[in-house]
Amino acid sequence: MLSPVVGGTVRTLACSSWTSVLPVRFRSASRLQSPAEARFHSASASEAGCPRVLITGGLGQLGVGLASLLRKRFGKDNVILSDVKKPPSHVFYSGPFVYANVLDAQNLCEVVVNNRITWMLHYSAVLSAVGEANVPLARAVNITGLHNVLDVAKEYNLRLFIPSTIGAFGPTSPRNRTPDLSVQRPRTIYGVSKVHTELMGEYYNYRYGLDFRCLRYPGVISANSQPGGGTTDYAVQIFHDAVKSGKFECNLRPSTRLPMMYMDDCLRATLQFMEAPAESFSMRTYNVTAMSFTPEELAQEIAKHVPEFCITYRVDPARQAIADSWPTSLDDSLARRDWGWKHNFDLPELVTTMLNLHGCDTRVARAN
Ligand SMILES: NC(=O)c1ccc[n+]([C@@H]2O[C@H](COP(=O)([O-])OP(=O)(O)OC[C@H]3O[C@@H](n4cnc5c(N)ncnc54)[C@H](O)[C@@H]3O)[C@@H](O)[C@H]2O)c1
Ligand SMILES: C[C@@H](O)[C@H](N)C(=O)O
Repeated sequence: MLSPVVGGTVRTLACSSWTSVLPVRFRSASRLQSPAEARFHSASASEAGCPRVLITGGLGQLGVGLASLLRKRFGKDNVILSDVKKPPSHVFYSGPFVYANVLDAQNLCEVVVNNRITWMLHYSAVLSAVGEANVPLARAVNITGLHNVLDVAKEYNLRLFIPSTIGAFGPTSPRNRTPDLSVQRPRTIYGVSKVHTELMGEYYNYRYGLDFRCLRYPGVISANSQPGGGTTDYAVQIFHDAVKSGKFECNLRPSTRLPMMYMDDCLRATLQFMEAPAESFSMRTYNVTAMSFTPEELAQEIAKHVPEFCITYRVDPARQAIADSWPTSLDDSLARRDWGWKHNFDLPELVTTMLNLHGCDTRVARAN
């Protein structure tokens, strides 16, 4: 799914034009802070009371669910959803929504100032499969957009969360229980842009005290929202098709093992991490995960509920090559140790929940 973002009418800020769109006080060269000053700056950044939250790219697979969780926690009016797409009615009427294009720094500044934003959760991105099909778009949104977001967050002293991904690892990373710190040489523009995100965010934290926080998500599985063009999309689509037609054609090989997580766990991890005291962190970018499975194993679990379910395979070489370069499982023990991360959904709970949410009156559900 492509977004209408890099057409001729949308401004893409080159580095040289960045300062010209900012208020004059932005333009002075920033003084180098010592790490001690940076830590002080970071501590003073957390304001007392409820945060005022901006979610960029909020109409994708994850943003609407995230807004809903954060609104329950902080109040409807304190969480502003944004995107470059037009929101559907149920989203528009569920809470504040604004247009925000991460390629337009001036627009981002206005949204942050006008809404007194204190936390930004930056979800705009072009995912792995779409990124390989349109490298200039992915480079613009994932790298130029990131630079704008970082500078606005630094200027307005925001707490900044940006998700990274298993795609930030590559074929030379350890593939089994990949640790937080290991070789990262991804072979997709998506992965390259996410390694850049991790490093730039950590650098801004060290250099300027920006309260940057980052989780490497695995493939995320949701019932109420469609994925945006990634390699793990099959694990969402399979549930729709199993319930609708009882069959599914998978674009990855049956034995392709990837780390995955149910949406509720993913969003809960994000909120928990955002609220955790920075003092509990031993780093700023953590792996988080819940389970790992192959299409074959997922299909077997679905068949326990939908006995007539039939999976066939027509491999998409582009997606398969990406999947083959990613970890089969993640080691997230440091997230569990440092700030108490714990997942709730393993494969059986995921499948029961997804099928029930799709309105499937499954055998297991009936038995219970
Ligand atoms: N969904 C997953 O399985 C998964 C896994 C790991 C990491 N992540 C990360 O989580 C974040 C959200 O993922 P998602 O699945 O919701 O993505 P998505 O592709 O579904 O949504 C991305 C959103 O970004 C918006 N966007 C594109 N260009 C924009 C621009 N110039 N300005 C503002 N918005 C723009 C799109 O309109 C879209 O609504 C991304 O950073 C992604 O890398 C997602
Ligand atoms: C894994 C994640 O980053 C995304 N779902 C993708 O496949 O591109």
